Amino acid sequence: MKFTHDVIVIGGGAAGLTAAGGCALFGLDVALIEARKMGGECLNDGCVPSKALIAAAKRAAEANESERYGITLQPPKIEWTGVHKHIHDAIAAIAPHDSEERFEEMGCEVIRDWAKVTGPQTVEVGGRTLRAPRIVIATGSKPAVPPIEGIDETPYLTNENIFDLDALPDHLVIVGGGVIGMEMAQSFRRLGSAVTVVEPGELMGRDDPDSVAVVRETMEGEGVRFVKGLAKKVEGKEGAIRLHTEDETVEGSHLLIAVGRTPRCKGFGLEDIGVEMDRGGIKVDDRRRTSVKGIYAIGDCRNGPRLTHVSGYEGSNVALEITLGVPTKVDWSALPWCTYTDPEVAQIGMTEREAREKHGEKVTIVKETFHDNERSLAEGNDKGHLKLVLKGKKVLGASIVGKNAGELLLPFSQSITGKSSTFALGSAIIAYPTRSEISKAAAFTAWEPTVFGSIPKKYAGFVASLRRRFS
Ligand SMILES: Cc1cc2nc3c(=O)[nH]c(=O)nc-3n(C[C@H](O)[C@H](O)[C@H](O)COP(=O)(O)OP(=O)(O)OC[C@H]3O[C@@H](n4cnc5c(N)ncnc54)[C@H](O)[C@@H]3O)c2cc1C
Ligand SMILES: NC(=O)c1ccc[n+]([C@@H]2O[C@H](COP(=O)([O-])OP(=O)(O)OC[C@H]3O[C@@H](n4cnc5c(N)ncnc54)[C@H](O)[C@@H]3O)[C@@H](O)[C@H]2O)c1
Repeated sequence: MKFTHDVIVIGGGAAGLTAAGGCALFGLDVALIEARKMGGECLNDGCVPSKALIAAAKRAAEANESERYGITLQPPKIEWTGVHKHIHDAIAAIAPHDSEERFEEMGCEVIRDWAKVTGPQTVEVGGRTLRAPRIVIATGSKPAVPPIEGIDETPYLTNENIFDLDALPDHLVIVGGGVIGMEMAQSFRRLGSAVTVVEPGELMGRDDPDSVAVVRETMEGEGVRFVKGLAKKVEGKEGAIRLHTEDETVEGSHLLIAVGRTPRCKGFGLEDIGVEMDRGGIKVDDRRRTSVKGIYAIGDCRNGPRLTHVSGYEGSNVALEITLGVPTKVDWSALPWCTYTDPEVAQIGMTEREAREKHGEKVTIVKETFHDNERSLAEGNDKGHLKLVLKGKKVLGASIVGKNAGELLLPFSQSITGKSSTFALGSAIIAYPTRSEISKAAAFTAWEPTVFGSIPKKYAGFVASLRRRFS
C-alpha cells in the first residue's frame, strides 16, 4: 500500500496538537485533521474561557470586600459585556499558539474538515483518502446530558454556550457539583448572579473531602446555595426555569448542565472497523493502543482522566512511541489536578482515602495549616491546609487547599517519582494552567536541541521508512 503520510492525527485539541507537533518535529510526514476550531475545547470552551471568567470574578470579589489592609475600594461596577470581551480576548491571545499556521510551520499538513476512519490505515477527509501506518484518534468529548425529565424541552447551558451569554444570569441553577459546577458557581456568584448548585453525591467527589469542606464554607459565605439531590425534572422557558429534585423545587433564570463528559468516539467509522469501546470511551492499554493495530487513542475520547495536561502527556507519549519506537506507558502515580475556585483545591498522587484503600494501616498523614505560614499571615489569607499522604517517609500524594494551591504541587511530583533532573522536570505532568508550567518549559527548552537533534531525527526517519515498507 502506498502511504500518503507517516501518521494521521484526528483532532486539533490539546491531545492531537501535542501528538502531531511532536511527530512533525522529528521530521515525520503528519496529517493533522480538525473540523471545528483549532485548539479544541481547552482553548475555545474549556480552560481558557473559564479561567478568564474566574479572573474577572476574583477582581469583583476583591472590590466587594470594601475595606482591607486599611485600604478602601469602591463597590465594583460589573458590566457583562466587558467580562465577555475579556474572556474572548484571552482566547484570541492564546489562539496563535494552537493555530493552523503554527502547525504548518512545524511541518504538519493541516486539514480543516471532518475525518472518517475507513480502515486500520485509511482516513477519508475532504474527498481525499489518506493512508498511514499509524493513526492517532484525539477527538475529545462533549458535555454529557443526564436523563432528566423535560430536558429536551427546556433551554439549558453547557460549557459550549455559557461563555457566549449576552447578559449575566439573574439566577443560575447548576446541575452537578463537580469541577465545572464549582468553578462556574463561584464565578457567577461573585459577578452578581444568585447561584444554586444541585448535587446528589459529594461536591468535587474526586478530591479530598477536607479540602472540599474549606471551599464549600467559603462559597456558602459568598452566597452560593447547595442543594443535595438528584435533578429529576426540569421545565420552563428562557429566563424562567424550574428544577425538581425529590424533595425540593428550585426556580431560576438559567440552567447549567455540568454532570461530566460523553467521549466523542462514535459516528466516524471506528466502530465499523472493530475499535472496541466501553461507556468511558475508546478502550486503550497503558500505551494508549486501541484494539486495532496501529491505531492509538489519546485525551478525552478514551477512558481515563480528562484534563488538558493529561491530553498533552498522552500526546507526547504516543509521539515518542511512533517516532522512536519506544514503548511508552502512562504513569498516573504523580498525576496532578487543580480546581480553580478561591481557595484553589489541588491534588497530586493519591488522596488519603485512596491511599488507605490500597495501603491500609501503613498510611500516615501530616497536615500543616496556612495559619502557621507567615507569608499567609502577613497577607491576611491563612485559609486552608496542606495534607501529605505518606507510607513511611515516602510521599504517595498531597492534597492542598489554599491560595495558589496548584502552584505548590511541583515539589511533590518530584518526591513521588523520585526524579528531579532537568530531563525529568521537562517530562513531568504539571497541572494546567499554572505558572509552575514555566519551570517545565525552561527544563524542556534545555533539552530541545538534543531531543529533536539530527541523530534522533535520522533514527525517527529510519523507523518511519521501515514502517512504511513493512506495515
Ligand atoms: C469548562 C471547562 C474547563 C476546563 N478547565 C480545565 C483546566 O483548568 N485544566 C485542565 O487541565 N483541564 C480543563 N478542562 C478539561 C480540558 O478542556 C480537556 O480535558 C481537554 O481540552 C481535552 O483535550 P482533547 O484534545 O482530548 O480534546 P478536545 O480539545 O475536545 O479536541 C478534540 C478535537 O477533535 C475534533 N474532532 C472530533 N471529531 C473529529 C472528526 N471526526 N474529524 C475532525 N475533527 C474532529 C473536535 O472538533 C475537537 O476540536 C476543562 C474543561 C471544561 C469543559
Ligand atoms: N480545573 C480543572 O482542571 C477543570 C475544570 C473544569 C472541568 N474540568 C474537566 O471537565 C470534566 C467535566 O467536569 P464536570 O464538572 O462536568 O464533571 P464532574 O465529573 O467533575 O462532576 C459531575 C457531577 O455531576 C453530578 N451529577 C450527575 N448527574 C446528576 C444529576 N442528575 N443531578 C445533579 N448532579 C448530577 C455528579 O454526581 C458529579 O458530582 C472533568 O473531567 C474535569 O476533569 C477540569
